[in-house]
Amino acid sequence: MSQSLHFFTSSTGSPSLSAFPNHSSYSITTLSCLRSSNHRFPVTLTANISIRASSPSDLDSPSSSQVLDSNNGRGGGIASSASVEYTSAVVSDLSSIEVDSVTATELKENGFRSTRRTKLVCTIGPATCGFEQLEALAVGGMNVARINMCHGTREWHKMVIERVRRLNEEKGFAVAIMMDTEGSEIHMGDLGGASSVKAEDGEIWTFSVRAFDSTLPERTINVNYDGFAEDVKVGDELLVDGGMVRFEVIEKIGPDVNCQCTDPGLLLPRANLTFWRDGSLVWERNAMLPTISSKDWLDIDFGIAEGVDFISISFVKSAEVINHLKSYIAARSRDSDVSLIAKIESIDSLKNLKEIIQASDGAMVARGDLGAQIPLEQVPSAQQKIVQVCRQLNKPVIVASQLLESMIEYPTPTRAEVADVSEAVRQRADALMLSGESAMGQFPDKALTVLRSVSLRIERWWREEKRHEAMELPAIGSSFSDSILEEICISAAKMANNLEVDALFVYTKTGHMASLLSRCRPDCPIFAFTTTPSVRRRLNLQWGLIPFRLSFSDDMETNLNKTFSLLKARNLIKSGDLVIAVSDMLQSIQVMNVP
Ligand SMILES: Nc1ncnc2c1ncn2[C@@H]1O[C@H](COP(=O)(O)OP(=O)(O)OP(=O)(O)O)[C@@H](O)[C@H]1O
Ligand SMILES: CC(=O)C(=O)O
Ligand SMILES: [K+]
Ligand SMILES: [Mg+2]
Repeated sequence: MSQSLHFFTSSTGSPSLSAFPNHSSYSITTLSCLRSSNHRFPVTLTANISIRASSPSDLDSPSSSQVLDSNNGRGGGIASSASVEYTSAVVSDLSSIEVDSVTATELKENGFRSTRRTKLVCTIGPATCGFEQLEALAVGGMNVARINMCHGTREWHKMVIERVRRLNEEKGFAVAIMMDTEGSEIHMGDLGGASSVKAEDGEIWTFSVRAFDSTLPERTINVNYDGFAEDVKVGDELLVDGGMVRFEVIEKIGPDVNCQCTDPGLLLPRANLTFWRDGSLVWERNAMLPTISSKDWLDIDFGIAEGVDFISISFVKSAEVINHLKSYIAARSRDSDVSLIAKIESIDSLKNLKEIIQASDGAMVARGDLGAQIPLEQVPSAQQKIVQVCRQLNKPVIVASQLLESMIEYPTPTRAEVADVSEAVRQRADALMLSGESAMGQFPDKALTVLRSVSLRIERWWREEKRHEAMELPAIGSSFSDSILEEICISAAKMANNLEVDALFVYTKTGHMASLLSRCRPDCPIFAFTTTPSVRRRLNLQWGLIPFRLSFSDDMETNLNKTFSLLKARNLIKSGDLVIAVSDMLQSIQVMNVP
């Protein structure tokens, strides 16, 4: 038995309701919103809401759905039970839907409600570049692996990319790869190979633009910016890594600048340098540095050739840089679908925030450098603003740097760090990022566990308290059909909350419709079905999405039946679960119980 509700509206007509027994309280905001939209086209919209009370008779058997899925050639193995079987190879007749085994286990063991919504990015470095170490991070919930082009060699980066790819292929994960450009900020050299050097109070250190052919003289630091000695003045304050160590400039001798340490601390290789005069950052000359340096262009070529999923651009100053890079990527590789993440870490990026985010595919609150460019006490409000703008413009946002800094050395976080992570989760950022904690810290897996458990706890608290925040989600699409998709997603998410459904299903080829649902931050998880592995990986950065790879047709009835049978065969859903389904092929919202 199937009960359907059809709405018909046109540029003049009002919606008509044909049948909706027993569910008169359903929220039907789609239609009223559509009616108030500016109709530029003579549109006839059919919104189809159907509620199925029992199973349809034509449900696919697992074998017939496998036939439907003949283009699946990948070997992503799905664990058939909760324990260690994620290492097992493909269960061939079940392989026509791909979801990572850790998520599958989580769904089976803990149910839909308790899946983690906040995504986790781990910076890969010497502490985590081994295959087993990468696998441990994936098992621990890493959604995106980040490689930072400031550090390591090209060969090293290539090796990490290959290992992550192998992990995905052999173990069924969909870990995305993000490459972070070096950018052309002023930074120190690599300390002649030392992993760190201590600067003590009162010591005199030389910062020099000279190229040293052999070993660095003692207490000498190489600086990458040729204009450095000209730009600084005696009396300036020199901040390493935004103030982790401080020096005062006491004399300039040609290319050498002698400085006295005023705040001791550890100098790390290639640490960022800023200089301050009369209490404010000297940044005019620094601003002349190109956002994308010649090395960055080579790295970007490398990233495109390696097929990375995201490129994050350091020290973005304007939307033009992003647009320029987008056209470069399009010209270079027609079918490249790399997404560009703008790192907000400079005064200019804050000034041009909206345009930059609008031009990009996502943003990162890069608090490390941001905190060296604006007073530290302004960083929290900047973070909140960036997260909010990203949400409104429907771009994923990552909160990064020093989330669990103390865990580089210690196995437990400070209370303050836990509070900071909680705040980012409470702001409903898409993703949290580990930097040194996972790249070179002593407890990368423990740090990831802290992010995971704090995320889960805060998300649950939010739902228990029913904190549906009233964030304005302005219309963002440029065409009327975009507006329809947005309104369908807003309505579907609202219905999902009101009806307390178990999951939202979205069938999306490009991933766009999934992101629109994620933007609404609904209470239930969003199962995002997409046809290509690269879209599936990129969806892994977005809040609340559980990306599945599945081939599907334009016929929603067939898609749903196929999905139900495949998911049921894996015990990922069960009869009676209530789901709401939308797709970017059909302007409809369907509400149904799994048969
Ligand atoms: N590939 C690598 N090889 C060696 N050390 C690394 C590597 N990646 C990161 N690290 C270490 O981890 C630390 C934190 O990493 P992170 O990516 O945050 O770098 P960062 O130097 O602070 O630059 P950014 O501002 O781009 O984040 C670095 O300072 C470095 O010591
Ligand atoms: C991540 C980064 O680049 C920063 O925090 O500065
Ligand atoms: K970087
Ligand atoms: Mg930075």
